[in-house]
Amino acid sequence: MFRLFSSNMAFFTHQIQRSFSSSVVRNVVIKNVTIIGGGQMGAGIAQVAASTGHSVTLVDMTDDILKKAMKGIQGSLRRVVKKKFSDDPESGDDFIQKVMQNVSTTTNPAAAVTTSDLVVEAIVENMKIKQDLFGFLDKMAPEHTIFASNTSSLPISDMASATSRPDRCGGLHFFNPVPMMKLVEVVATSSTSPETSESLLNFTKALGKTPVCCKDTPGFIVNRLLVPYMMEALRLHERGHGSKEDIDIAMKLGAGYPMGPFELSDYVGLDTIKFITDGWREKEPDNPLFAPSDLLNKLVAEGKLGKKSLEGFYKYNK
Ligand SMILES: CCCCCCC[C@H](O)CC(=O)SCCNC(=O)CCNC(=O)[C@H](O)C(C)(C)COP(=O)([O-])OP(=O)([O-])OC[C@H]1O[C@@H](n2cnc3c(N)ncnc32)[C@H](O)[C@@H]1OP(=O)([O-])[O-]
Ligand SMILES: NC(=O)c1ccc[n+]([C@@H]2O[C@H](COP(=O)([O-])OP(=O)(O)OC[C@H]3O[C@@H](n4cnc5c(N)ncnc54)[C@H](O)[C@@H]3O)[C@@H](O)[C@H]2O)c1
Repeated sequence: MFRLFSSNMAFFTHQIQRSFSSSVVRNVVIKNVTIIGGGQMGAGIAQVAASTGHSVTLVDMTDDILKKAMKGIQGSLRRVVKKKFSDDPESGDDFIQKVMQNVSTTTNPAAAVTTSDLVVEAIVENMKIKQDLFGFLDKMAPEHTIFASNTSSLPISDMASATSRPDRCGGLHFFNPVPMMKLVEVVATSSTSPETSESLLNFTKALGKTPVCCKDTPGFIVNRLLVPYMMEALRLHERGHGSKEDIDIAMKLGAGYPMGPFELSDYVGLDTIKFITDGWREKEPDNPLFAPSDLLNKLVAEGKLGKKSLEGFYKYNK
């Protein structure tokens, strides 16, 4: 999966760095950020980090995916500058150019982490794949590098256990769309050091976000409350007690949510929702909150994953 062929050089560089570094790692000022996964979340995190002056390396499996991610970042930046520089479009163009210059891309994660202060993973919601990634990168990254996961639902401590640096692992849970959503949940496990938590809190503030501190419990704060609500909306519809359109309208106009649960499900990605609920059901098989939804399973099996595949509960134009 990874390009191991060029990792020897990276590993060698890393060993030299390691032999010179202090064994006690203090508060890390984060400047160089590596983001693994250039999907909707990784691209959004890269955009916000680059917009706030960080040097960002975005990693994914193919150049095509990375090209698409860069195009997405540029499109989103255009929306941002339209508002921010409404009176001065030229400065807006300059801003976009500067931000884009702060982002480089690669399909080689080993090389990407050798100068990184922070690695944020935003790959598929699968523990084994995330553990393999963290275990592999642990051998390549400098000693001071902090590893963070953007997972929606998986224990950070299980990912940290795949590394030799559990004190320098934590959660940075961003919300979709990252450029618009102000919150970041900063997750500390029982092994996360106070210095790591402080570095992560300072980083989220440097991004212009508002952090909240969370324990490493299922769903942290937001998803612990959001997932049961979203699944109950699905079941309400499956029982024939409301059309998806009516449920969406009801929650927007009656509860003040910006999107109804079906619109939000399509926005998040139905595969991600299935990964989350399947995982939680495995851990708590008798909890009715996580009971499976036939409709969700059917749509995912058909490759209807929501907005990203142009069809989910609703259809979308390109
Ligand atoms: C069952 C399990 C489920 C659990 C799932 C968990 C998932 C996960 O772990 C947690 C989450 O993220 S949970 C999910 C959490 N997320 C939510 O809950 C999201 C809920 N939805 C919302 O908050 C709003 O619908 C949006 C902000 C998305 C769009 O706003 P709107 O008013 O409906 O539509 P608008 O008029 O088009 O846009 C308004 C302004 O926003 C701007 N803009 C938009 N996207 C942009 C981008 N990518 N870039 C830049 N800019 C962007 C746009 O340009 C415009 O600017 P203007 O200058 O004002 O014209
Ligand atoms: N979608 C959301 O609303 C949302 C919100 C918050 C958190 N999250 C979490 O963020 C993570 C990513 O979600 P997403 O919606 O961006 O997914 P996505 O499917 O849009 O993107 C995932 C990207 O990771 C890449 N990838 C997969 N395995 C990889 C590997 N081993 N190395 C490099 N790249 C790899 C894929 O090619 C893809 O581009 C998941 O853990 C998810 O639970 C999602």
